[in-house]
Amino acid sequence: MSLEHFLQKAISSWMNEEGPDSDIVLSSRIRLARNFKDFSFSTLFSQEEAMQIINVIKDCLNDTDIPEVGRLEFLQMESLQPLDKLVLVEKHLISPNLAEDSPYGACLLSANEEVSIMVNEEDHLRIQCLYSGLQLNEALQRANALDDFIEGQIDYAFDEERGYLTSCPTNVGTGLRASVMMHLPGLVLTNQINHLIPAINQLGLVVRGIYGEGSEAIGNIFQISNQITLGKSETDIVEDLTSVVQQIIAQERSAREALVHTSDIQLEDRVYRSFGILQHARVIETKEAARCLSDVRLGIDLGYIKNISKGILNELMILTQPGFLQKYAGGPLRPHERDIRRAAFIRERFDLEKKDNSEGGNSL
Ligand SMILES: Nc1ncnc2c1ncn2[C@@H]1O[C@H](COP(=O)(O)OP(=O)(O)OP(=O)(O)O)[C@@H](O)[C@H]1O
Repeated sequence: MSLEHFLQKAISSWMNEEGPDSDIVLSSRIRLARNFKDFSFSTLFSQEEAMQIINVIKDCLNDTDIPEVGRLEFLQMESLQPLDKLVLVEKHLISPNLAEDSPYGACLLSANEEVSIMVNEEDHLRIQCLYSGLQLNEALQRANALDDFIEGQIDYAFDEERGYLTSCPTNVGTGLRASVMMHLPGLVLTNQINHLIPAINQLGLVVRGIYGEGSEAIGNIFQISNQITLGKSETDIVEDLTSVVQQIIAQERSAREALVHTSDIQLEDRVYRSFGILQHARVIETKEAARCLSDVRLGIDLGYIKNISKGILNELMILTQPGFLQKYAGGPLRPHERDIRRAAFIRERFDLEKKDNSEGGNSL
């Protein structure tokens, strides 16, 4: 494995749409925040301590076959080009914070990209496990296995009463954030989302955009996660979130049914207009591309559009982000140049899909 392995393809195995309810829940994520005992937190540590942390975790995990995880590839942020880091952010493998503001940061990634450990971000370790669809329990199991493996060799900062100690008090206790990425066009188009978000917040959950804290919910994709990490067990946090997510799935399904029932032709028209834009536009911005991809995804889910795989939408969602576009172009592009490249890229990708389908005897 090398850095190129992670930069070459846009989609990771957890984006394969094979998990339960993956028409609405795109992915499930568990992340655990952990810190080493006897070291200052990342906000205060010296360069020397930061390097020691990197060496300790490298010795523990690099070139090791970890149960339920396999081998991890070690990447140090300072040796990566800015564009490479941006691509890893766009693939959700590292956070924008690690890429931009963590001078002594590093990460360890599994070949299938379902496991990523960020080192020296807000906490010494951020262990992340990703799964397709609604599989928070499975993600928790894997994260726990990895956590136990590390804890068998390294002493964590832990307090009998308070649990795991973290750099930000909001993570103290379990250090767990469980989250799902949901595609909710039905709730957006029926304006129900504006009532739903405050209700979700009241349940102690947070709604964020596609790239986490501070990011926008483009393409009708919302990230929902737990706010509270203290006073509840890991299993309870995951069960509570799963049950709220199941209710949101049911509401999204009935919103879609209501839309089909009340405005079938308008909805079909919207879907096909967006499909047309994606196949023919010459200039397209990220937000418009994301909106059209969302409409086409809905069109596939509702059966308006056939013979097109949703995999291509996930792929395009990532491929059309600024980092990937520039990586493929071989260097920096101005915003307008990116919009032209993005449009060309999407057209080419749909042409390829059409060609594949016609060779297979289908037509779009
Ligand atoms: N369910 C998910 N599927 C895919 N990626 C996710 C999911 N949840 C979060 N992410 C990604 O993880 C990264 C970090 O997200 P976010 O900032 O919300 O959480 P965090 O860093 O774990 O929490 P904190 O706010 O406590 O630092 C973002 O890049 C986001 O895209």
